[in-house]
Amino acid sequence: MIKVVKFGGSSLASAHQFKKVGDIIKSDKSRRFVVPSAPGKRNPKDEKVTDLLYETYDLAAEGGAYKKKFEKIKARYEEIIDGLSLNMNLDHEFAKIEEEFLNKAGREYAASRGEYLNGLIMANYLGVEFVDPAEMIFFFEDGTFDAEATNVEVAARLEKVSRAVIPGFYGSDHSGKIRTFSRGGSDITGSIVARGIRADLYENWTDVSGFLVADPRIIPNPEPIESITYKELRELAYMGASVLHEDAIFPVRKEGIPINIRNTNKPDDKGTMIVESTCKSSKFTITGIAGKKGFCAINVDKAMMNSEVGFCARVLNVFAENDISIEHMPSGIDTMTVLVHQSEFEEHEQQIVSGIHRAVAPDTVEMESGLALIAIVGRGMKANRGTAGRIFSALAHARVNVKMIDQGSSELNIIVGVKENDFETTIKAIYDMFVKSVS
Ligand SMILES: Nc1ncnc2c1ncn2[C@@H]1O[C@H](COP(=O)(O)OP(=O)(O)O)[C@@H](O)[C@H]1O
Ligand SMILES: N[C@@H](CC(=O)OP(=O)(O)O)C(=O)O
Repeated sequence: MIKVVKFGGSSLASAHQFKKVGDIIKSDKSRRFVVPSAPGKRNPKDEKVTDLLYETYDLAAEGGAYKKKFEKIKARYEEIIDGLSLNMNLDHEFAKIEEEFLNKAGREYAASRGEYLNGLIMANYLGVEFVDPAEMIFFFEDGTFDAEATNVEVAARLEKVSRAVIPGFYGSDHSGKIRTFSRGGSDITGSIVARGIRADLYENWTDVSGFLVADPRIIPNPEPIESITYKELRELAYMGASVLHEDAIFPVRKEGIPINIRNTNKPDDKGTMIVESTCKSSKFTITGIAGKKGFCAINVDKAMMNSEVGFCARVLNVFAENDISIEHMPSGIDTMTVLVHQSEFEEHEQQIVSGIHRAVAPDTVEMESGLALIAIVGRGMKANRGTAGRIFSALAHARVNVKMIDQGSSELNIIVGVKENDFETTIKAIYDMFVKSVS
């Protein structure tokens, strides 16, 4: 049995947390490959080391006063080293990092040092080999991940290694430059290592006892999810359930390796199993709810648009030409709506409106900003009739005005669009209807 264990920033925020992690690793010999994140928040008001690194680098690269922030980062690591009574010193590493910052080595290099330094400490603490992911996790020059070259290299590099610490979040491109995944990307590193060594299990340790039906910051003490499929998880993670990066399932899915989400602060809790498929039905009709704010709807109206061949394609092409990705596209006979991320869209809005006019000569183009999208996800929805009706009824009861509803043909998820100030009320109403009222 071989397990890959990834510990998130919340599990490694202090020496106290490191000790818990050490105990977890030592309590099971099969936990052979350890993927640490950078130190996270010690309390809700604290700063993540990754954020401090980005800020410090930006200051240093602009010629600003960066030293104070740099010292803050150093102090975070010194606190951990001293608290664990380790015989090690990172002065040399920090001198090199400072030099690289001043040489403008790049924001990705800067951010990666959080995991790199934590990896050095973890390897020293556990007395195992440190393997730098820059040697085996590869990116293309455009920053996208090179999955196949990585898999070959990870398998070869780790083949004869019995135990190792491999920092999360980064790798290098083929010219040797350090590159990172998007935020939360240490989850992806854990999955890559699990695939490469063909692990039996990928344990992802965080500060909650698994995936919960809804975000605990919105619903107090939500029900835990015992098992969830890769597909359900991807929908929820993409829509804001931040407990696991939405791309973390791809590497393990290739080998059918399950992921177990566990709580470093409650190591005896079983957590959530994320699997390819399961014959276990979920406890409720829905498996989970997640949502995001910050969307904008662009409504394009034209009488008889349904009889114009290629109408939608021409509208979508305008978004593509402006490099804007589309989230959803509900439509009617004379109207189509395109939902986009407001932050990406804002800068291009006028080019897009004029582009749509040129492309399809619409009667009107209108916009509505400040929207939230909420995904209700569950493999059980297929077998239960009337789920959409129950959602409508719950929201009508809570006096929420539904702006749009979109059900994928897989019947795995239903997306509801509401005004941002109805976001929390919507999640609570759906949770109460499908979970609270039946548990
Ligand atoms: N559905 C959910 N289930 C569990 N946690 C969730 C959910 N949605 C959001 N979260 C949040 O995700 C956090 C864990 O993710 P993250 O902060 O990235 O942890 P880590 O630092 O361990 O990587 C939890 O503390 C919780 O606030
Ligand atoms: N440290 C990086 C990568 C990461 O995955 O962190 P965490 O495991 O704390 O979410 C970040 O903050 O984005």
